[in-house]
Amino acid sequence: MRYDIVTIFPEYFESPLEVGAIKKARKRGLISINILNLRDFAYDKHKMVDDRPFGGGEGMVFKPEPLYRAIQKVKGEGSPYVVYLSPQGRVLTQKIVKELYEKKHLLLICGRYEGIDERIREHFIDDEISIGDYVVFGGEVAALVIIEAVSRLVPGVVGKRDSVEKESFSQGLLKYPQYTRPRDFMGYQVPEVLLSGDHARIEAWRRRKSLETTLKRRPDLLKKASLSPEDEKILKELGWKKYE
Ligand SMILES: O=C(NCc1ccc(CNCc2ncc[nH]2)cc1)c1csc2nc[nH]c(=O)c12
Repeated sequence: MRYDIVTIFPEYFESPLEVGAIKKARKRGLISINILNLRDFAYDKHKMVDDRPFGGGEGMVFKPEPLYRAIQKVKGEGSPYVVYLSPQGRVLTQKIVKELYEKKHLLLICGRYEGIDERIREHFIDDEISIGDYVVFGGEVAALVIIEAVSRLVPGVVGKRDSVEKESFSQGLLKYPQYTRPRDFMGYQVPEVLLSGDHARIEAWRRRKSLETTLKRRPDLLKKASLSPEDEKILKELGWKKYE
């Protein structure tokens, strides 16, 4: 997987891409990440990357030429899928993460201020993605979300392969609760089943807990989840109204 990131704050990416699984994956050549400083593509004396909006209004807009030059540079080195991170984009889901993974090479354009010149958005952007219905300062944090979520699908990046497939979000349910030592914490015990060594019972308990947690906190996920007849039986017992 290859990522190119266009930003006016390259320093933003220094530490998050230098820790943990992403750092290891980069070292092992499983993923490559290049940061392009938009200012390097502003050839005028003042290296202007943004300017005031035509028609008035507050805030600044990214000028088209520097963005165009940055995009062209990356296109000269490969065939990137150009993604503009913006509040107006389609909201990221695991399904979209998988689509992005299939592209193998992403060029992530991080906006700031009021966004980018429409002529770039219209003619040089392949996709526009938001990370949710709330407002942050710029596209950089969204680029990190995409890099982490997509990189988890690259074989070898996440330890045990099956753990990614089995991941509850991939099956559309929330994860079951987790416990670790000590067995007794301030008088709060670990559920006995988890100490039983009976893997079938543990598996069943975990599935029930996933269903319970999902029903309680994210019933919306149940409509899209792949549920077995046994799952539906448990959900009905828990008071799930399937067609409500
Ligand atoms: O660049 C991003 N945000 C910076 C930002 C914040 C506010 C505004 C101006 N407000 C829009 C408006 N102007 C007028 C009416 N409405 C534009 C851009 C961003 C990238 S992906 C993402 N995903 C979720 N949320 C986000 O903010 C983002």
